[in-house]
Amino acid sequence: MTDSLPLETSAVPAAPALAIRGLAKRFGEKIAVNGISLDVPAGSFFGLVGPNGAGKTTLLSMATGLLRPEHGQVWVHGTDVWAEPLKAKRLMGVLPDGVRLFDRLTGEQLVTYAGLLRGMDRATVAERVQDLLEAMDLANDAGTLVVDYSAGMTKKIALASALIHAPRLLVLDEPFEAVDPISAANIRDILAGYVANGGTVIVSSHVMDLVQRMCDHVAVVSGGNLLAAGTVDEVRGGESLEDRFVQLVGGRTHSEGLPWLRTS
Ligand SMILES: Nc1ncnc2c1ncn2[C@@H]1O[C@H](COP(=O)(O)OP(=O)(O)OP(=O)(O)O)[C@@H](O)[C@H]1O
Repeated sequence: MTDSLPLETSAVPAAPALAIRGLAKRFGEKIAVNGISLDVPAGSFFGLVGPNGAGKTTLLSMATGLLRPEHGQVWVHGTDVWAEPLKAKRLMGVLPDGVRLFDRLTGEQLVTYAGLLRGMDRATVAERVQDLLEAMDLANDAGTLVVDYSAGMTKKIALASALIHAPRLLVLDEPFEAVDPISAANIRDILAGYVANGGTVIVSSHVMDLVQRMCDHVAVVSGGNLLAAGTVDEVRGGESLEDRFVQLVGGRTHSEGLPWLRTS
């Protein structure tokens, strides 16, 4: 008989919801993402912030299997996104920035289609579609073509499509852009409930106040580099996230503005 070692399963750390190692991408001469490594803990509400052109969309596109990285690897709950894309994508719901939707479908058809594409049965899809349309305040516009939706309505129907299969990780690029405050509050409630029940959310945003209130973790990127990452309290270090962001990123202009724009 051999001695067996006690299995210390509790000591094995859970895989992060998203593990990024050395992701890099250039567009011509432009380095959009310069070798970023980052862990998004499972069960976190994670904000990704950075100025315009920082590389947020490029990073999230590579992390979710939409854009092939030049270098680096990414795992979703331990599954390599680029080696096992189907398995990884089953775990994720993605709201990409600026990707065309099938906008000749009605809102209801689009979300239904997203559910059926995920292999869900029709009865469950039908039930969840109604729940999602209600939650997004789109029930009255269910029969309208998505091409005729406003920017905010389009954002909401795309978010509903990302949620229908109840993924373990949600990656949302600018989910609140163009969304009215009531819908934004409803969406925040849905996301907070999702995190409270064990899901993980990553949101990119320019709205520091929103990230400070809503997220428990944050990463700051600028010029394709990761400048800071950790809990929101660690990163802001006693200041507001907005002040800390401006310190980290720099770039505030102290000029008198545009002299030619004065009207008096
Ligand atoms: N398809 C592309 N072709 C050429 N350059 C690109 C392309 N996509 C992004 N870039 C460049 O890569 C850099 C990072 O862009 P990205 O869209 O990732 O930034 P972002 O942080 O999401 O910006 P924003 O907050 O303005 O949406 C920018 O300089 C941008 O011009």
